[in-house]
Amino acid sequence: MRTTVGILLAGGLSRRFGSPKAFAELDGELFYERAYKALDRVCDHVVIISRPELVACFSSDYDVITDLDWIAGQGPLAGILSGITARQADKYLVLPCDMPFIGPAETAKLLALTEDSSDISAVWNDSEKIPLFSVWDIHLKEQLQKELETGQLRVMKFMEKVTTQWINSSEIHKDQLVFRNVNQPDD
Ligand SMILES: Nc1nc2c(ncn2[C@@H]2O[C@H](COP(=O)(O)OP(=O)(O)OP(=O)(O)O)[C@@H](O)[C@H]2O)c(=O)[nH]1
Repeated sequence: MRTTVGILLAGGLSRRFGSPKAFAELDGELFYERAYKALDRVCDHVVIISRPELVACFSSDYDVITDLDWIAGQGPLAGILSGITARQADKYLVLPCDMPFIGPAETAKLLALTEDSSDISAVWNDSEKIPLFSVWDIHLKEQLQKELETGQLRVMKFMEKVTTQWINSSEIHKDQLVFRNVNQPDD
């Protein structure tokens, strides 16, 4: 049986948003709670990767860790490696805390469409690629570590070096707004 751990990315600075996005609210729920639910329904376990100063702000019901020391705060790729290193699984379903319209139906569909042979399975729509709503294989761990050791921190660049399966967003949800990324308070 394939085991899947959910990696909830919540370690960004949220400079454009102005306050930590994980604790922004939509329909009476915090962004991180929404993302957690979306992952929890389809994963064997979910780990939240955040910043040391925010850890105490999350409910103690959740498994919350921080980035590995040597890459702390160095971006989403650092958060993903930290999650893969901390918790054992075959596949990792990554979701950033700032995609609050993604729910369990979307995470389930992404997992169902994921090909076992792909290093990464991610979503694109007609206007852009959405690299952080994606599934990562455990075999990437060493390559990802080497990449970060060289100081290469760009997610897209890493995806171009490995076997990435691109899934059209319409196969997951017809409404492209579901894949919206909240960066500014107006979003
Ligand atoms: N664990 C971890 N997560 C990160 C890190 N940087 C960004 N993230 C997360 O990755 C996702 C995308 O982050 P961005 O929107 O690019 O960056 P941000 O810091 O949240 O926002 P800005 O400061 O406005 O760029 C969000 O869920 C962030 O919380 C990091 O260094 N570590």
